[in-house]
Amino acid sequence: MIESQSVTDALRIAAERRHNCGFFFDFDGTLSEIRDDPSGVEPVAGAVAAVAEIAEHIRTVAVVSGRPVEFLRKHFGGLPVRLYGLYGMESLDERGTLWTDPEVVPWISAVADVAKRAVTELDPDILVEDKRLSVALHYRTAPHLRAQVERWGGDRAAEYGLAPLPGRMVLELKPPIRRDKGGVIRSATRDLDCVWYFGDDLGDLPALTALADRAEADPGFEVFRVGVSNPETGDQVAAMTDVIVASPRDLVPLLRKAGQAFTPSHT
Ligand SMILES: O=P(O)(O)OC[C@H]1O[C@H](O[C@H]2O[C@H](CO)[C@@H](O)[C@H](O)[C@H]2O)[C@H](O)[C@@H](O)[C@@H]1O
Repeated sequence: MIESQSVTDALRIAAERRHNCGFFFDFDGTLSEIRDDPSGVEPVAGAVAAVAEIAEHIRTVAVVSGRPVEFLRKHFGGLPVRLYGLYGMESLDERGTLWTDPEVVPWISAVADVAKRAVTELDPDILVEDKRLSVALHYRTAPHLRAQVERWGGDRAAEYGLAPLPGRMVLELKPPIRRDKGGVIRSATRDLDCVWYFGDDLGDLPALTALADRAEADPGFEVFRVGVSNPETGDQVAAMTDVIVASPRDLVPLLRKAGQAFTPSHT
């Protein structure tokens, strides 16, 4: 458990402002350990319970992920937690209303085509994750194939008009619409005056940037950013966070502490 004055101070402020505070979580590499096979990934032990406890006491809790909402719902469905999937191309609010950005619909057939071609044209060691509104080309188990993924992905992006999005040992191809975690954070935090963000990956940078911009423009806005350490994203994420935890497992004690700090007997 990280013990630092900045965490203690930020928790105290969040507890004071809990009725106007939001906690936003990335999923892979933050609430779950990185695994070779994305389909078998589960949140780390204790993470969902800790998130649920926090959600009982503060205004907004959300998971903001590159995963589809359908995947996130398996773990967080039924909790008062908003789910933003596919970098904000779809979302599920606390009442269970599913929204898909209508701008992505015309791109579904292009994504399906690219996903099908990826399976036949790329080396079989590259794992193709078809997420319907985007496709992820994973080279985690075959890092030497990164150049092939980047070349093929770049060519298909140009051919179909899709946008390439690099991540941890993965290249995603998605519709070229203006949706990313930064846009999610800008709109979901508009009415909040206290926000915590937890992330580990390149896809989290727009969210961290949006929060830095808001903090600069609004001195009354309290932001606290927690990074999860990894050897793959260099120092870009670390440079934009206030504290770093060593792994998703090490995040759980901090989340439990937050849950305790928010319970009324504590505040
Ligand atoms: O925004 P996130 O919740 O972090 O999702 C980003 C991508 O995460 C997944 O890929 C990553 O995790 C996999 C499972 O541990 C790992 O095998 C892969 O190398 C990582 O890049 C997911 O599969 C993608 O669809 C998400 O976009």
